[in-house]
Amino acid sequence: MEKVIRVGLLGAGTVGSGVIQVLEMNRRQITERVGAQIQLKTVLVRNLAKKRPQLEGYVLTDNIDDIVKDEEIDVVVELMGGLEPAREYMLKAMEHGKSVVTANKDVVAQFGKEMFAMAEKHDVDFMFEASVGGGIPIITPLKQCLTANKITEIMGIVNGTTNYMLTKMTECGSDYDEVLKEAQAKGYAEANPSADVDGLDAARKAAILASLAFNTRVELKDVSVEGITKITPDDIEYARNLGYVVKLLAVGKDSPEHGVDVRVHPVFLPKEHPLAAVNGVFNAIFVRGNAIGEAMFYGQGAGSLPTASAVVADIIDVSRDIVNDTFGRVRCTCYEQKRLCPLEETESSYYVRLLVDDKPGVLGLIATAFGDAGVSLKSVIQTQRNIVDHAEIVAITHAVRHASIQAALQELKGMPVVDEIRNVIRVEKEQV
Ligand SMILES: NC(=O)C1=CN([C@@H]2O[C@H](COP(=O)(O)OP(=O)(O)OC[C@H]3O[C@@H](n4cnc5c(N)ncnc54)[C@H](OP(=O)(O)O)[C@@H]3O)[C@@H](O)[C@H]2O)C=CC1
Ligand SMILES: N[C@@H](CC=O)C(=O)O
Ligand code: NA
Repeated sequence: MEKVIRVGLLGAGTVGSGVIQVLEMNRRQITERVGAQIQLKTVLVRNLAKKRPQLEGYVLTDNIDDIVKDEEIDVVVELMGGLEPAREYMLKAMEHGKSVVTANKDVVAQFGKEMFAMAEKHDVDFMFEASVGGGIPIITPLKQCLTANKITEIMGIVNGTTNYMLTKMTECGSDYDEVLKEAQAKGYAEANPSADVDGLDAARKAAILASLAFNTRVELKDVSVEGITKITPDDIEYARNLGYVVKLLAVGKDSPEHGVDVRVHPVFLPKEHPLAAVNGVFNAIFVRGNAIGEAMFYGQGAGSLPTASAVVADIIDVSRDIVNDTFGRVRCTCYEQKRLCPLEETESSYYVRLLVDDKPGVLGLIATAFGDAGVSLKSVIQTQRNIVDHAEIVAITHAVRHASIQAALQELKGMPVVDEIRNVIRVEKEQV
C-alpha cells in the first residue's frame, strides 16, 4: 500500500492557503515525485469562527496540541508568522519528532541556532526555503548547489513590498501610502507592514543569507538597517535625471580585511545594473563565488502561490527524507565565527541633498565642508525647484568611509547657510 505522509499546517492565510492550493493542484505529480502521498490532516488557525470555504474537508483547530501531539502527523508547516508562538510551536513539533517547514524569517534570523539544535537533537529536518526571496530557490542553492565555492558577496532585492512600492512610485509617480495599501491588498506585506518599509524584513533575510553564504552566525541585531520611509518623489526624480533608480538593497560582504559586513539600505543603483531591472514584486539575489563567478537568482519574492511553491518544495524534500529515512542530511552550516565589520568601516559613494540659502559663494562653502571632512565630490548640481530664496544642492561623493560622510554631515549641519539636510542615500557603483 502507498505510504501516506501527514501534514499539520499552522496558519491558513496568504501563504497557507497557497500551500493548500498547490498540494491539491499538483497532487498527482507530487505523489509520483515523493513516492508517497502527502495528505494535509489538520490546520491550526487563530479564529475558528472565520468562514473558510477552501478548508472544507480538513480538520480545523485552535489548539496546537491537536497537531504536535498527533502521532499520525509527520511534518508541521508553520505559516503563522511572528516570533511567538511560532517559535514555541516549532520547537514543540520537533520535540515530538516532527520535521518542520517554515517561511518565518523572524524566527530563523533570531533563533536559527536554537531551531537547528532542536532538529539535530531529535533527528528531524528543519527547512525554510520560503523565508528568503519567496518562491526563488536561494536557501537550497546556498546550502547545497554552491557549496564548492567560497562566497565573498551576496547582494539583492529581497523585499517584494518595498520593491513593488518603489517601482510604482518611479514608473507611475504613485503616492507612498496608496502603493503601500496596494501591496497589502495583494498579500505581499507583513502583518505589520512597518517590517517591510522600515527594512526589518529585508534585514532578517540578509542575516539568513549571510549566515548561509559565509558559514558564520549573523543575526538580525548584527545587520545595520535603514528602510524606505525617507525616500521622496524628489529623490526618485533626481535619481532618474542622474541615471539611477532607487532600490532597497540587502548587502553582505566577507573580506579578510574587514570581516563580515551585512546591511540593508536604499541605494541609487545605476540604470545599467542588472538589479535595476528587477521591478514590482520580483526579487533577485546576486552571489559571487570563487568558482562560479557571479550567479543571479530571480523570481517572485512574495505572494500566495510563488511562496507556496517554495514551501511545498520543502515539504516534498522532507517527505523524501521520511520515505528514505535520511533525516538531517544538511545540518547547520555556521561552523566559523567571523569578525563582524562595524558600520563605520564600510565604504560607499553617497547622494546628499541639501536645502541651502540661495546666495553667491554657498556652493564653494559646501564643497569646502565636504573637503575638510575628507570627502571628495564626484558631481554637484544646484537647482531652484520652486523654492523661494533657497536652492537645493545635490552632491554625489566618491567612495568614502561611513565615518567620513558622518563627519561631513555634522559639519554641514552646523553651517548657517545650510537650512536642511534633506536626504543622504548610498550610491552603488556600476557592475564591471
Ligand atoms: N505573504 C507573503 O507573500 C510571504 C509571507 N512569508 C511569511 O509567511 C508567513 C505567513 O505569512 P502570511 O500567509 O502572509 O500571513 P497571514 O497573516 O496572511 O496568515 C497568518 C495565518 O496564521 C494564523 N495565525 C496567526 N497567529 C496565530 C496564532 N497565534 N495561532 C493560530 N493561528 C495563527 C492566522 O489565523 P486566522 O486566519 O484565524 O487569522 C492566519 O491563518 C510569515 O512568516 C511571513 O513572513 C514569506 C514569504 C512571502
Ligand atoms: N513581506 C515580505 C513577504 C515575503 O517575505 C515581502 O514583501 O517581501
Ligand atoms: Na526562497
